[in-house]
Amino acid sequence: MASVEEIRRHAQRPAARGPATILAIGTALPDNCFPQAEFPDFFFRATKSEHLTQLKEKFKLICERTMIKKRYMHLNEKMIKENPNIGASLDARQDIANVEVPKLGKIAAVNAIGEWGQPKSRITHLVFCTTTSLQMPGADYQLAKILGLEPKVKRVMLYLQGCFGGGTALRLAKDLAENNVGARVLVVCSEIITSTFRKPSEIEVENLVGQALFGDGAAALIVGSDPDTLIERPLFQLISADQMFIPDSENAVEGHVCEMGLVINLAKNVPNLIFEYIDKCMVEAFGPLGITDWNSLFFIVHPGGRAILDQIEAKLSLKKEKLEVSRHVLREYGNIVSPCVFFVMDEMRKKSFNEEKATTGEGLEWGVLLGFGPGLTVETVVLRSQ
Ligand SMILES: CC(=O)CC(=O)SCCNC(=O)CCNC(=O)[C@H](O)C(C)(C)COP(=O)(O)OP(=O)(O)OC[C@H]1O[C@@H](n2cnc3c(N)ncnc32)[C@H](O)[C@@H]1OP(=O)(O)O
Repeated sequence: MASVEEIRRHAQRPAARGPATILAIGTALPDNCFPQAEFPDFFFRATKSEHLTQLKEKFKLICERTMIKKRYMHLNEKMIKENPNIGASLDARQDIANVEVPKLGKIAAVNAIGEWGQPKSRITHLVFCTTTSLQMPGADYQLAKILGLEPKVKRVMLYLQGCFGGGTALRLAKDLAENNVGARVLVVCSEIITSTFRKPSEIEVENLVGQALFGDGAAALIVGSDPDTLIERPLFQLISADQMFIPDSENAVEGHVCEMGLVINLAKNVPNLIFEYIDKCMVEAFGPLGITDWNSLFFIVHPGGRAILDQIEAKLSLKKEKLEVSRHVLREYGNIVSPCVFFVMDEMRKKSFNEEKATTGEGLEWGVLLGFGPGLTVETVVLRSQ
């Protein structure tokens, strides 16, 4: 009989040599696009709330202040007309999300695998993250099936992480890639925010902020260590990944799955809480590298809302251009929850390429990915651009 050590040696891969590296990025959006300027009319008309004129004026103001230009959503007016109860039925909205979340994730995954250029049979692990589809087997299984991944692909499903989920998925992919030689991890974050859609109400004004911010989208990455540079193109190395929660802030971003859907409460002080703690996260992440000049870094920041980006910029004394890519993603897509940071990453490497910068991170070597969400939780990933 083989010894335990021999079985372990056979069953468990040894650690890789180099740091985990992002080897490809793919994104996907639903076809249906809402210009933000037209969204208040759509929202109040579709929910038969036109009589709430003052509330609509407030919603218009919030929409304007977001600085969002447009958002993509699977839900459209025709679907609401055909199913007028949609904003009140969790069943109807979960039925949509459970199908559309893996479907949109698949498009992003196909785009990432296409860029990577390797057969999908080389994918050893799948990390799937969603806040908006809840089912068993989960969206990880659905995706593995529709994408045609190997049945033995090792899956991890991350549910209900909210907007920091992209950072969490990346942290997990880093550990998987670095501890299993030859591993290629497919990370997919996909959100169809239909379950948060519900009627405006004068006694629940904070709901309006979410209705003005959130959009649908999916992103996928291939992560692996020790890339073969003859056939793989490294984009960003993952040097370290940390998570922390801001003490006593669990009421700031809350989500509850209940009969009226996924109800997300956003407190007014979210931007201020992030303002108070962001430098602590940065000092902890970059202390070991001896980096203290934040303007020497590139920034891939979750654009949770315009005020959050304003507060980070102020607290870290960043030059205007540092958060421009995050602001661009907020303007073009809104807050698309877990994949949002990867839209920023994708935009950054494309912009760097188009502007003929020396690296994928605006010509700089070091950068940071920051994700925020319920907890308040902050994910801080130190990146080295290639
Ligand atoms: C889901 C996840 O897991 C992770 C996430 O990303 S969660 C999303 C995190 N994002 C946020 O929390 C939003 C951050 N906030 C913002 O970006 C901005 O405050 C905003 C765009 C919403 C508004 O911009 P602003 O410059 O603050 O405009 P301001 O004029 O002060 O506010 C407009 C109105 O909205 C109200 N408002 C703003 N935030 C509010 C909130 N969280 N709840 C209720 N009302 C709010 C204000 O009180 C104001 O109404 P009154 O004039 O009646 O007082």
